[in-house]
Amino acid sequence: MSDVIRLDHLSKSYDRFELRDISLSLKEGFITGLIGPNGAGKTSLIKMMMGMIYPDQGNILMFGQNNQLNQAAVKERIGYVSDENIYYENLTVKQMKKVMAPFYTQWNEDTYMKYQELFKLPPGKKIKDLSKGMKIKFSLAVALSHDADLLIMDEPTSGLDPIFRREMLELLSEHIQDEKKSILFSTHNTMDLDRIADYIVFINEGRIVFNEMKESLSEQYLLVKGGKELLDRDVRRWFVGIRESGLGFEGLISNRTEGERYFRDTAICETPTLEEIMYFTVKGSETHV
Ligand SMILES: Nc1ncnc2c1ncn2[C@@H]1O[C@H](COP(=O)(O)OP(=O)(O)OP(=O)(O)O)[C@@H](O)[C@H]1O
Repeated sequence: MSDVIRLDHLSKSYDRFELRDISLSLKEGFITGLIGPNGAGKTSLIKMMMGMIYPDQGNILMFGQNNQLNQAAVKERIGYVSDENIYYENLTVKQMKKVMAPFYTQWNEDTYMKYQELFKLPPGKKIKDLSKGMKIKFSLAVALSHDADLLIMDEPTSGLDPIFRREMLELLSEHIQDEKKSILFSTHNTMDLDRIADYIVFINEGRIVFNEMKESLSEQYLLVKGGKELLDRDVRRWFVGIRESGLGFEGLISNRTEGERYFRDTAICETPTLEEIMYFTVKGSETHV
């Protein structure tokens, strides 16, 4: 199985932020969710993959090709969905589609028309007059109409109502059925990932915390709830993050087997949700600085 995306030791510095030594590879045929708190670096990373910003160091291979040297060929195979405006505001939906279609050799007008109808896109409306959700739908219709091998989406579900959000997730699941298509999408909504993601990449403060199969996270992490008397200095060190309240505590351990062995008889041991893994990891990194 080949890598659709391969990042090797990427770094990028801004005044007050740094993406540090990011190495990552995504296999063909899967849905990967990119999660992390506000300002973690998700959009910066996505823009680097898209060739919209340049890394200070490191290599980016998309479909095995350097994304700068082979920009046109690479972009043709990617469907990009973002809530940033990448279209001409004063054109109508129909005009904008006409501008975009010739860029793609695999453009399929019938497919586009199918999505235009399904998403109830108003062809005569100007881009600037579309709601946030409509813009996302338009981006998605375009992305799905040129037979893209990889969909890269930056928070695609954030402006969508719950009904369409669910429909969109189903559509994405269908899209990768042929096992040749892949999807990477960033989101703050971990429920979206619980529904459809195969892999989760978690990024915090510009670093990758993990890139794991969703299923294996529940084998790896343990949520422990118990009385504070269980926490001495050594025991605290095992926790990725702890929240204390009154007499009790709740904390995340990254070695499930060890955690269960120690806390089995004295505390409640549960499988954490993705949201809990995120919460305690971020909380832990704040208290360890
Ligand atoms: N052009 C820039 N110049 C300076 N700082 C920047 C620039 N672009 C991004 N940053 C900073 O880099 C950090 C990461 O931003 P980024 O948008 O990649 O995060 P994010 O994980 O997508 O956040 P969110 O979930 O809030 O969208 C932020 O602190 C942001 O202010």
